[in-house]
Amino acid sequence: MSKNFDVRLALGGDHAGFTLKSDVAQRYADQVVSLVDCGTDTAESCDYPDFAVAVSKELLAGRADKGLLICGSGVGVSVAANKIPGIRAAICHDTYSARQGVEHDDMNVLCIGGRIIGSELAFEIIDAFLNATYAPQPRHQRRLDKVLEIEKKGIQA
Ligand SMILES: O=C(CO)[C@H](O)[C@H](O)[C@H](O)COP(=O)(O)O
Repeated sequence: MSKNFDVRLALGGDHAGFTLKSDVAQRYADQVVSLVDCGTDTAESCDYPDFAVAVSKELLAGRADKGLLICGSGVGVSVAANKIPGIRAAICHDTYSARQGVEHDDMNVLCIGGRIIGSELAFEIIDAFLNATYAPQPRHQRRLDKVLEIEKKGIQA
């Protein structure tokens, strides 16, 4: 069966993202090449960094192409995921950012706030993210190279 999106997706989030994550898992299970749900599996209070790490590990191990993280606002998971080398995560609550973040910045993890937007808008944003590919102009690659250099060397005050 042909898939709507040629993407292996890793999905995760905390209790505040649980309802939206469940909707997303149901919607995309048959639309992507593979979907790994890294939890949480209940609405019981838990800690967003655990799921940022779990989703990021799927990408870094080469088992997933893109990641999707959902917490209350999207802030916690994006802060945590961006601490992990190789991960470029951003909160997008509009389709333009979700597409351009991949095309210009090679964003590989989309972060959404389950307390901020409803499932229908989330689906449109996720569609834009999954459809986008990084096909950089030289200026975008130059900027990304600078980002990767910061990641590699760190910054001293
Ligand atoms: O959304 C968040 C921060 O803006 C966090 O990632 C958590 O989802 C949020 O803090 C959870 O809040 P709670 O009061 O513990 O339910």
